[in-house]
Amino acid sequence: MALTQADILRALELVKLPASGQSLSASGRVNNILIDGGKVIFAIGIDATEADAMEPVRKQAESAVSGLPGVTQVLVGLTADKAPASAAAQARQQAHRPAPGPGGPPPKAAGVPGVKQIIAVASGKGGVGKSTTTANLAVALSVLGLKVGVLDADIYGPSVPKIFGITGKPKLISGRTLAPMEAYGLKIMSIGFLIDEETPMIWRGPMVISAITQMLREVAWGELDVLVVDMPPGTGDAQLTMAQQTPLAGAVIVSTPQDLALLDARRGVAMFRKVEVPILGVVENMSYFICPECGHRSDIFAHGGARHEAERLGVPFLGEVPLAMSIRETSDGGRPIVASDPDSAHAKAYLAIARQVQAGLGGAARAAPRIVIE
Ligand SMILES: Nc1ncnc2c1ncn2[C@@H]1O[C@H](COP(=O)(O)OP(=O)(O)OP(=O)(O)O)[C@@H](O)[C@H]1O
Repeated sequence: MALTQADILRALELVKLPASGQSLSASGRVNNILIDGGKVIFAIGIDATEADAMEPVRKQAESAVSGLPGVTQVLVGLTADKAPASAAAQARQQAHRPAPGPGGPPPKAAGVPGVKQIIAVASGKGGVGKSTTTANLAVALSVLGLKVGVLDADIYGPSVPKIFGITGKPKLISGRTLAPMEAYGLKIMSIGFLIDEETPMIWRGPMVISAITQMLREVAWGELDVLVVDMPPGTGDAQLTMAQQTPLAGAVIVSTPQDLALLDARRGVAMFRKVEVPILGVVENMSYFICPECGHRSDIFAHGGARHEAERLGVPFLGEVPLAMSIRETSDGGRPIVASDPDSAHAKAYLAIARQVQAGLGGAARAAPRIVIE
């Protein structure tokens, strides 16, 4: 017989909340139960300060539902519905975020232990070079001396493993904890490792909430100065939820110079503002064309549009990257240009962008001082 939501809630009666002893089903915290054949996905609503205390509850909920006949896979995410209660936590957030808009501050996600700052690289639409920018920005931040991780959360086309030339799957270290993959000194994890290629697109939106929680909390990231998240393109519900569920210190918006892309970039800025994530700036990708034969430069898309748009929106302009064969070839060939040709003009463009991002993040993303013994 097909599984129903009532079956799931019955199984969750056995899971008790640590503070009150109340059953999870009776607590009203179980949300968004999705059942797809034998796959079950749902979220447990928590206060952002409860993330650690509720982790055992999440695990118990997963094993309780796994035990039901017909269940083949269970994904349970903790989602923070309320801002942290402590005055200190609130004061910390106020110091780093713009003033809340009407209706009070939106919910905040809990931080990831060991990871100092998480930044999103986003675009209002697909195909503008967001993943290429993510990869090169991440390598550039590491060249600047930071410990960097990359989390590929692009549910619609996870391309980070390909850009870094990664094959294989991450290894399970213990329990549910995965070891991140590594390339060019970066720790790397992709949603492509967690979601089957056959998973229908319509399921990816809801699944992403659990998957992002899993990738943030069940990957042994170790100590990182910055974790760069390659977001799914667009500004729909999945993107908004992800921006809200990830404890982001800031967002970088990638756009091409065409008017339509800029309109989408504007929507991207608006989306992050809505969830009170500071905009670190806008990158203009495929800004102008460099002929690989003669080196001649052509402004085929009326270059400069993103700079004007950034000024109009009152956000920093981080820099421009040309449409160049060498960027495409290195990116598609698993060797991002900042790593494979660090002295090239294009690598320097990414390094300049990375310096601005680092400056925008402030003190927490500073590299550890280099000790020189003379
Ligand atoms: N500056 C550039 N010059 C030349 N080619 C580029 C540049 N930036 C990206 N590309 C190429 O454009 C294609 C799309 O880039 P990428 O995958 O980074 O975009 P994306 O915005 O992440 O796409 P999607 O939304 O589909 O995930 C790739 O083949 C990539 O190599």
